[in-house]
Amino acid sequence: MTSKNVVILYGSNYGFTERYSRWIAEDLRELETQPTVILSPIAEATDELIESADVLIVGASYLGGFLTGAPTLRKRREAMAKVPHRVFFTVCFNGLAVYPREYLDNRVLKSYKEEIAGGRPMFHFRGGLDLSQMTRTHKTVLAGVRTAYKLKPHANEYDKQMVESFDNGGGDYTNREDTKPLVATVAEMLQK
Ligand SMILES: Cc1cc2nc3c(=O)[nH]c(=O)nc-3n(C[C@H](O)[C@H](O)[C@H](O)COP(=O)(O)O)c2cc1C
Repeated sequence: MTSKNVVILYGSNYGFTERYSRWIAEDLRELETQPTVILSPIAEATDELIESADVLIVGASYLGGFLTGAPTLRKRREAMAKVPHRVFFTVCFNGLAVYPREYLDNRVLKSYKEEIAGGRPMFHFRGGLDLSQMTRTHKTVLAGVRTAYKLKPHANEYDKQMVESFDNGGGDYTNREDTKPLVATVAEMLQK
């Protein structure tokens, strides 16, 4: 049996989504079907690379309503449409701990359009903050968010985690275990 190709494209500013992509790649390479797994930042993806995939996985971090790299990847819709299996994931500070699944699913649908993402499996993971790497603009935005959360009369656990992470130079809520359902979904696709 010839091995199938999985292409993982990621949009990541500070490495959290890239880390999830690497974890997923490692687990997929361990599967009995032994797929060839290629990782690439969205910015470096070509139509040829996308079209070579039996399964395309697109991961992107969520920053204030937008998915990292989505405008770039949207231009490759025709190539994406040729891939039989497509899977999407997002990474953000709050993840499903705070956002309803439907909300994050909709961010994906809006970003890549219904024809590409509609009815496709979607997963949502928690990331973190790393202030040592962060651009001045991003820090300024988050400083505003931090102040707003700090002033909230009933801050929840996740609001507090955000404030703490900001004040401590960072915080990491990534969890490799959370990728297992995605890996299982792709494993099934590779059997077909
Ligand atoms: C400017 C900015 C805005 C953000 N907005 C949100 C947000 O609205 N909701 C959220 O849960 N996380 C938000 N985050 C947190 C990121 O989603 C989180 O840092 C993520 O792990 C980044 O992943 P990446 O390094 O792969 O880009 C924001 C981060 C930055 C820097």
